[in-house]
Amino acid sequence: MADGSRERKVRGRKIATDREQKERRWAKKRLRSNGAADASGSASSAGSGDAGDADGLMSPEEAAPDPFVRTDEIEALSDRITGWMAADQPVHLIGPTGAGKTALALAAAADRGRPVVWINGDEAVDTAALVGAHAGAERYEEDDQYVSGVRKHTEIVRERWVDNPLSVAAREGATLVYNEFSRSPPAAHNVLLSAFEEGILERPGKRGSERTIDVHPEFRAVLTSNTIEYAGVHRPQDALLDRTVGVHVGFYDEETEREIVAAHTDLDEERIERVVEATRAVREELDGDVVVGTRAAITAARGLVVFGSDDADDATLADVLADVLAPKVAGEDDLRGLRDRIESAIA
Ligand SMILES: Nc1ncnc2c1ncn2[C@@H]1O[C@H](COP(=O)(O)OP(=O)(O)OP(=O)(O)O)[C@@H](O)[C@H]1O
Repeated sequence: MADGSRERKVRGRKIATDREQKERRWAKKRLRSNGAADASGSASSAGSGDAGDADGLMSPEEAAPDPFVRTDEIEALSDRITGWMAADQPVHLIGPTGAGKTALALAAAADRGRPVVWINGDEAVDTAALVGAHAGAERYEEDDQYVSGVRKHTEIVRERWVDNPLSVAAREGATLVYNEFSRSPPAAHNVLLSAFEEGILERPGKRGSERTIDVHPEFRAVLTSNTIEYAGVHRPQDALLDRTVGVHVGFYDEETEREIVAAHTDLDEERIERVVEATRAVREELDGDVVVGTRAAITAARGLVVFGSDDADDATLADVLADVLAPKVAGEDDLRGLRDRIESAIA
């Protein structure tokens, strides 16, 4: 097994080992959750009624994926995304599972140098999950001294409102990264329409002048969706698609996939070349019956670190790739068929 503390280099840059990367990600998350706790604490003690406003706001450094490989192909895509954001257009990244949409969206968002807010699409996401909701009652006391010797003591109870990611991003001029947005029911996204087009965000649940937010001029959004899900269960409303530009992300070229795998594992160059070549051959052979993303290549490489002999023979490689792709097939017969197709692809 490879030495986890060894220094590796990609395109001349030292990259961290898997363990170092994990530790850095963990530290970033800790920082974020501590920051959110502090922010909500100070907001409520100030009695703003908007406790938890800063929840979910990440600095560009925190949001930037680590590691993030930038080959010419990735730079070109990234430039398109940041270019459209500069033109004040919400961007919709569409592509197959494990192709690199999330990493690209976060990197482009971080490149803007503005705070980033993240939300994951889900069946349970509704308008409140995007804009915010009342979260119980808040009680505080006021003491006023009107004239010398006359005091008035008032106990005030009011509903506590918590802004959710879209409101936070719209108010702070952050970049909203809405991952797998097409997993959420389309009706939840009606609030995005006027936020994108008219610069006004409605917060149903709030009353009076607080019902709407004037969207910060630096607010931007990057939405990602999976090619299959996008065409499937929750087809987003045309009105929303009409307000975005689409950037299709396919699987990267071989050199890019090699560099990505190298950035995530401690495998030597020769076996990285072999695992990427095999993954690409299997991808072609399976032709969409089972989606084989760059994530599969990374996982297979991690498998080879543990199970592989020095030269990564075909049988071990086939075993590893079969395990990596096995969760995507249903029964014994499918699994046998998968294994046969993997073997013939990498032979
Ligand atoms: N440019 C890159 N540099 C380093 N790692 C990358 C890069 N692009 C993708 N990856 C890695 O490849 C894997 C898949 O990428 P990612 O999660 O972004 O794909 P995705 O298309 O969003 O997948 P899904 O549809 O499953 O969410 C992840 O482990 C990610 O860290």
